[in-house]
Amino acid sequence: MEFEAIPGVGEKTAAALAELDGAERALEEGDVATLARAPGLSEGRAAVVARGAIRRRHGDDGGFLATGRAREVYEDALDLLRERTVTDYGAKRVATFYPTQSASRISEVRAFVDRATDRATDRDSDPAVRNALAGVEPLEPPPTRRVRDRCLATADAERFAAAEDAFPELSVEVVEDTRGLAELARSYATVIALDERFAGVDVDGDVRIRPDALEHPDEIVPERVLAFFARNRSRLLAAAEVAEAAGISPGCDLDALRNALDRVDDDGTVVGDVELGRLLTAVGDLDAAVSTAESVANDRLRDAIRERDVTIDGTDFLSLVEQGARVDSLLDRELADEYADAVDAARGHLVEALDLKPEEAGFAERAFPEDPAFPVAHEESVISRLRTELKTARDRRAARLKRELAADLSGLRDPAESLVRDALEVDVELAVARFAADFECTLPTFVESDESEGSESDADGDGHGITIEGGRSPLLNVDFENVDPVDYAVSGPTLLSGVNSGGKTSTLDLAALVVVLAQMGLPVPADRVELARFSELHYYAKTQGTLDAGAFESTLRDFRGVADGAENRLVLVDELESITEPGASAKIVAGILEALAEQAATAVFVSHLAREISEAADFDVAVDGIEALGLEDGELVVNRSPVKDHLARSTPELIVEKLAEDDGSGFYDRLLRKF
Ligand SMILES: Nc1ncnc2c1ncn2[C@@H]1O[C@H](COP(=O)(O)OP(=O)(O)OP(=O)(O)O)[C@@H](O)[C@H]1O
Repeated sequence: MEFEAIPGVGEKTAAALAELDGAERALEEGDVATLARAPGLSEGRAAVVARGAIRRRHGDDGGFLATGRAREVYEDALDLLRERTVTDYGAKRVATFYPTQSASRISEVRAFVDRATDRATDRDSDPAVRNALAGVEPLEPPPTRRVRDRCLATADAERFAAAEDAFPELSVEVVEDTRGLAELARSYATVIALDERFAGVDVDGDVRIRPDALEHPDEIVPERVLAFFARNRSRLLAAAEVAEAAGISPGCDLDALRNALDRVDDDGTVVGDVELGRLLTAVGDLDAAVSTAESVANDRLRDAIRERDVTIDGTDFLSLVEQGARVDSLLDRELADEYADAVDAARGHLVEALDLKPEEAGFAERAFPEDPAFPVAHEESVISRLRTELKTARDRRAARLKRELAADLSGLRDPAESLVRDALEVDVELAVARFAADFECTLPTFVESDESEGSESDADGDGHGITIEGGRSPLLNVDFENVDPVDYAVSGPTLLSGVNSGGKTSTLDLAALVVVLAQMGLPVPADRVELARFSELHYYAKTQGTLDAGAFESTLRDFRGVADGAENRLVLVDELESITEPGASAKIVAGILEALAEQAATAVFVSHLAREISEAADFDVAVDGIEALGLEDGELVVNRSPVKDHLARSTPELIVEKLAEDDGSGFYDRLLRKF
């Protein structure tokens, strides 16, 4: 794959992706966690790259979020989703949803949302799924550990390089001939020859000819697959639990997976085999068992001697003294039975303590010979042979078990990867479903001239605009249950007037959030939304106070782009008049609105100068208004839904009106008439 063809991927990132196993799959699936494993790629960059790959697939040139404030609203939308994920992966993965004009991308995400909401219908299982999800993380490759009892051998330089790459765990040796192979066989327990030409050579030791070694890495280094499962055990068990709790079909036999995982411990050793356990213990306990066996024999013999009166005739005694004859002969003659008992006890102890098999018991026999001696001592050469025998049996058994278990696990590797990926996907699905449920969302309808999926044809051909019914923003500074539903429909350039704190900015925020979510393909927090598929969102927040000349100039430059750009833009602007003095502002806003009207853009300009602006404009600007229904105990009572074609009274007007009602002097009536 040509990584550099992905928008946002330069030479360095492309090189990092080339080093990553499974980069293409990860790009295809938006698997941010895997992408973030590419050297030097942060998680944030990984999400950007994944988005780039999606954009490329959908022929989307990006740039929907045209301003800083629009990007902030997108980040807020992502936060609402991130807060609802359980896994780190889920939190990163949601960043692959982004707003776009691409109908195919929007449909793709809407299909995902349909799946997500269908699956989440049975929300009773939700807590169990969430608990299990807490233990799921993307699978990790285990650290490479050297395996020293095995080596690869080849006479071919190219094969040598390929083997070094494929088997970082093993030494790869160059051998010229059979003699070289024989030498290696003396240094390694197993030699794996990669060249066909060695087939049939007669060499002592465990030499295997495997020209196919590179295609069967798990057979050559079973430790690798065991280490993989050992490293990822808890993640796999958690993913299996998610699959069961969420009722998704796992693609592999979960009991077989659990059984296989039970057979390997955390450092990749095979456990649960009785015979291997016996051999491991026997090797470990051998010295201690020999020493105890000696004590057992000597204690017995000592007791026997202590209890016996030994009569020794004069000749014997003389012989003992004069010739230095050993006491063994006396033992033999006087305590033969006791000696035999003591030695038997020693042998018995050894067999029992080490749980020796009948075929190994001969060593115990020979370790404590018949010849009487005191103290009884073991035959070191026999014990040493026993040690070698037990170690060889242990290593052979361990190697066989490793191979067998690795063969079982090898087949489970791909299903295990999918099991975890599916579990992580459940996290994203549930986050989206929970977001939709928490904010009582619905999927919006796109109105456009061409009929496509999820869209309705626009009857009057006037495709731009947005209609929100019962919209409730989750981003307000009030609890969601206290948010008043807002109805607002707008198309073409419009001024939004209204009392202070009436909810004008919140209406722009709601419109921006609804459009961003809708064009991400996600459900929106409203009873019903109909909108055009906008090409770009330009959202300008209120500037704090009058700008100096330089800043004013650069803001006007920004609006040059807003007033003349892609078709079917949505432009939201909050109190642009605050950039300069009111008279000049009204003229500037009027001019911008005229340009937008010529391009059939949808625009909402919040302004306290709606009257002045519409007077300055050369066309009939629509003016909507957020109305105060009155003052109640000094507090404004507001209808949060803007009234169409209505210039709302300002807060000062309302206060003057109230004073005029309370005061009969006529002064306030005079002021009121000025409005
Ligand atoms: N739909 C709503 N439901 C409940 N409370 C709301 C709603 N809309 C706005 N509010 C409350 O009103 C406050 C003021 O809203 P907002 O800042 O949008 O008003 P504004 O008209 O833009 O004010 P200003 O003229 O001062 O800029 C918000 O901080 C919020 O607490």
